[in-house]
Amino acid sequence: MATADTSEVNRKSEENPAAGCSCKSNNDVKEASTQTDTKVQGYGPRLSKVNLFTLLSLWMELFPKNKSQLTNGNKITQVCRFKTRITGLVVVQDRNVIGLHCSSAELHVGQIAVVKHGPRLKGCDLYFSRKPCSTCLKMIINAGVSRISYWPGDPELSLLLHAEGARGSGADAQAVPSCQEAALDAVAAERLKSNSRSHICILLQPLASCMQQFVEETSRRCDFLETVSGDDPCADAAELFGEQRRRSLEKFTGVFFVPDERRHRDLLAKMGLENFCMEPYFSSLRQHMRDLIGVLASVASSIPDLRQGYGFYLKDPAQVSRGPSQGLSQEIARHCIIQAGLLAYRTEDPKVGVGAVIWAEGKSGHCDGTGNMYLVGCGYNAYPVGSEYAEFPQMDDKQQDRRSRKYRYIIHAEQNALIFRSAEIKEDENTMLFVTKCPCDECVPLIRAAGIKQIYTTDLDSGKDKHDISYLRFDRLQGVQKFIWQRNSPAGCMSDPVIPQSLPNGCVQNHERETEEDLCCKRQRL
Ligand SMILES: O=c1ccn([C@H]2C[C@H](O)[C@@H](COP(=O)(O)OP(=O)(O)OP(=O)(O)O)O2)c(=O)[nH]1
Repeated sequence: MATADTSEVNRKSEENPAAGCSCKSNNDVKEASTQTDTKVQGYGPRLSKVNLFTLLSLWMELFPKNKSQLTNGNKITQVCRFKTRITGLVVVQDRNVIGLHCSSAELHVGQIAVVKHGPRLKGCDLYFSRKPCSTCLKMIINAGVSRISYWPGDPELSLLLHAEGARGSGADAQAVPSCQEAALDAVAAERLKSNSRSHICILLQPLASCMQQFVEETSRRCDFLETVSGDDPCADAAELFGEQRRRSLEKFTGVFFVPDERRHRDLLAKMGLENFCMEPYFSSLRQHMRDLIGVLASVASSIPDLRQGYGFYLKDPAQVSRGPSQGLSQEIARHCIIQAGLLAYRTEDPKVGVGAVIWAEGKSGHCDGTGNMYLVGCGYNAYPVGSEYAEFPQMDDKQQDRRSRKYRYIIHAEQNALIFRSAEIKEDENTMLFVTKCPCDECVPLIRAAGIKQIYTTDLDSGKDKHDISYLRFDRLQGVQKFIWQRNSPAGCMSDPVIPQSLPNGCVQNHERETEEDLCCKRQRL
């Protein structure tokens, strides 16, 4: 669809979030209308699917990279002949996420999608964290994708960086040809877009005014931060969260936002988004971008980074010898649990959102920016698909009448991740579940039977029995390695944690996924 349609769609979506999705079914209308409703008292607002997928694409752009993928110190790869920004991608089929990817040292993320999904891309919706270059666009259009949405910042083939280089002192010999290439690519991408049957557009939906505050408050009170306060009553979890959020916000704004309005307008015009350059569309677009970046910062801050001395460590260190030889690096484990944290904001539970993501380590196929890891499935706790609002009981265990309680109706996050998984769980691979709440007694046997080898979670609820839902079996679960978010030293020695290279199994290894942050942290400690 042509760009003119895109701005029209976006304008409509500001009036009615359903319009931006070009969705017609009742389900779609129901979903879109809950985007901005706070519903009844006690309910929080939900993220729309469109915003969730957009946020996941941004987050995937930040998937921890190994050293060879961090050239030039600014997360720019040398994919093809020209400087390219790492890009995140979410592949959605029938409204379910079937792929989470990011550019690798060798391939653009659009190319990775073609390699990984091939003909399965037909009819899919793709959410990119940057406008894909023409090399990728021509292939994914030809694959017959239904919709391509991208974040309206600097595109994959960076127009900002090249412009900067060209204006600079000439230190970068590649800058001028790259600048011309980037401009040519933008023109080609536009031509492809206007002749494409795929709908290529910006799918940002305005957040409810209370959404930012809701995400901030619930993130601050999550199980992960409660563990910190539980360990040390003097620890100020709110302050820790505030500090983490400030840092995340600064970092994400630097990566995803274009602070200079003139340059942002210029960039939008080059990407064929002239309609967004006009007021009031330009200001509201920037506000939506800022709001979503704020949500991402809050969710990411709900799991403090390793500097705080916490990470995912084996509950029972004796399990090291009984499971897959190594746990993931702390950075990747944290990244995946934050993916689950984002999914939790699609919950239909009036009180508690839970998100779950299942990843596997494949035996081959290292072309993705996620290394050999591939997505198996993801989910959040919700009532059966297609159920109408308030069709099922919603009360919790404090309600005397047990018939009014929600527990027999809500499908748990892990259950949905298994039900809607897009890949099989293979016996000979390490399949890992990341879930934001301790698995309950209903889920524990499912997880084990499904062949999950490792669980990354919090055990704050472990041992609780609320009658309609209990958490007694998790502790007894055998045959699955349990990596619990906890202080890295059992002795509580936070002043000297073995942070940057520590693996969740408690081993210390010189693993290759050491990043800038790790190195910086290490330097600070020397
Ligand atoms: O493994 C699990 C466990 C629970 N849930 C979801 C199901 C339900 O939607 C919610 C129940 O959470 P909780 O046990 O906290 O019950 P509550 O009654 O909502 O909260 P409270 O702790 O105040 O009793 O969490 C999952 O998705 N996966």
